[in-house]
Amino acid sequence: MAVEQLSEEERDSWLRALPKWLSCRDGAAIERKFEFSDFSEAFSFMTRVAMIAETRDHHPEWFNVYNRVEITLTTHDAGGLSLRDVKMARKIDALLA
Ligand SMILES: C[C@H](O)[C@H](O)[C@H]1CNC2=NC(N)=NC(=O)C2=N1
Repeated sequence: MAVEQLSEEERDSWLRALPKWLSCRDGAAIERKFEFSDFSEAFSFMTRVAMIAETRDHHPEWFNVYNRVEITLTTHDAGGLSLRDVKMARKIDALLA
């Protein structure tokens, strides 16, 4: 599916509204690190993220060790950051609000 990459200006302006997400991979992705009280909390969060990912057909790159989860969002079909990543980041943030 063709998805538009965000321009630098669009990216900067969207990221201002997502202060917990950091730009990485030369602007092609965003990442956020999470820490939970234990593995059960971390994995429960990951399960909820996985359900959102399936619903949206947009999947995170992630890493988990015990109570830590690191999520990187990028749009493979666009070869960089797209609005799909921004929307996904918002959904993930809302899980913890
Ligand atoms: C065929 C399927 O719709 C695509 O491969 C979807 C699946 N999940 C995806 N996830 C992410 N992060 N980027 C994509 O481009 C993407 N594409």
